[in-house]
Amino acid sequence: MAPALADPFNDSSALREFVINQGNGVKGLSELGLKALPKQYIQPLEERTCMTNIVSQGSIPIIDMSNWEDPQVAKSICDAASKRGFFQIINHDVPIEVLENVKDATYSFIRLPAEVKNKYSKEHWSSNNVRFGTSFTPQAEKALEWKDYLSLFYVSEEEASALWPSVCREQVLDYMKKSEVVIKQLLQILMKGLNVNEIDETKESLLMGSMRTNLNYYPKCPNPELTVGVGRHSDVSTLTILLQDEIWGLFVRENEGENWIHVLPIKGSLVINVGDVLQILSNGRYKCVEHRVVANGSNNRISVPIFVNPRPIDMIGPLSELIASGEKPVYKQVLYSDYVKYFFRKAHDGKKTVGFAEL
Ligand SMILES: COc1cc(/C=C/C(=O)SCCNC(=O)CCNC(=O)[C@H](O)C(C)(C)COP(=O)(O)OP(=O)(O)OC[C@H]2O[C@@H](n3cnc4c(N)ncnc43)[C@H](O)[C@@H]2OP(=O)(O)O)ccc1O
Ligand SMILES: O=C(O)CCC(=O)C(=O)O
Ligand SMILES: [Fe+2]
Repeated sequence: MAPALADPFNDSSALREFVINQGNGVKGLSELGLKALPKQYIQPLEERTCMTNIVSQGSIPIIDMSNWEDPQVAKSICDAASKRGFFQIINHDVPIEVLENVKDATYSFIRLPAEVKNKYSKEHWSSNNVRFGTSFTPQAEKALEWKDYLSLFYVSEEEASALWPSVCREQVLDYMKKSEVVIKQLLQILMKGLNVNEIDETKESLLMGSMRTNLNYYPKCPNPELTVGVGRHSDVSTLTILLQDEIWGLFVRENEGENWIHVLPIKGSLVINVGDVLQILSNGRYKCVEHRVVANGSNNRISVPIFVNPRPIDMIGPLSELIASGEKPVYKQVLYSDYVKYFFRKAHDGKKTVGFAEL
């Protein structure tokens, strides 16, 4: 009898060597045409998406930004941020070509040979400002996640020219730059909703002093029901602006319950979500909400979030205006970079990161 073929990745170190050390990522695994998901990606039952917990008719609010100064639009945005934590915007000022270009550029980067992408990995690149990686934090995770990504922290045009991969640099810079207008509109509305009517330079820097753009790639997966694209988490940003392609995959927790709402892909729209920082600054008024991405057995998927953040050196805590008006603080002041390091050093565990700042 012929010996059974050994599972090429039965040995965990062989899988890590191929996926992480050689930079093949889950794209490389997907292209091997494996019949079954390697065991290292099998998530515990409670982390897999149970389709019975999907709200079939549910959706997050869709807000038309063409009259963004209209008080009704402002009300919809503040309501969505305080009740749902997620909404989509249409008729915003970011041109459709800019969005299409950044999606194409994501594929241009992802299709580079593994050894070229691997130059940008944590092990091979001198700075954390550019990072090619896979899963979320593989050194801390019991089960890996089915995602590869490139993460680009913006410092300056000069640094981007010197350090960012040339196949996607201009498109990502353009996407970030063109999104700034809508980011400022949203922050102005959200601050007004807290009776903070003036955004001076210091406040602007606290709300949006740094930005990080990720290019996420979720290739077709064998046994998608056993794993996740991204596990349950909330973002450690002020706001996240997310561009998704036409492939479904993003789910948002409904009202802190057991049910999940699917975020319908709408061409030209942007998904907006409140991050942990805005929940903390607003003393809990605006809600960051758990979300996750399922793996897909039929299609590859990409998404391009811009994380709008304070600067690493900023202290974050409830805004002084809220405390001066008599609110009892729910959060203490913490250094933003300590907060982010805490997030990156543990596996995705839902909304628990905000606990780091709770009083
Ligand atoms: C990847 O999958 C994800 C990502 C996300 C992301 C959601 C967000 O909200 S991103 C926005 C985060 N905010 C910022 O980046 C802005 C502020 N930046 C900083 O404070 C710092 O640049 C820093 C990120 C804290 C890094 O500072 P540094 O002094 O260089 O600290 P280190 O000790 O070197 O790094 C700490 C720890 O984090 C890991 N790490 C750093 N950058 C990244 C990155 N881009 N992606 C993944 N991990 C990163 C680093 O390796 C260190 O870990 P060790 O284990 O090596 O100690 C949401 C969902 C996802 O699935
Ligand atoms: O891919 C998506 O739709 C969402 C990804 C996400 O939540 C993240 O990168 O923080
Ligand atoms: Fe996220």
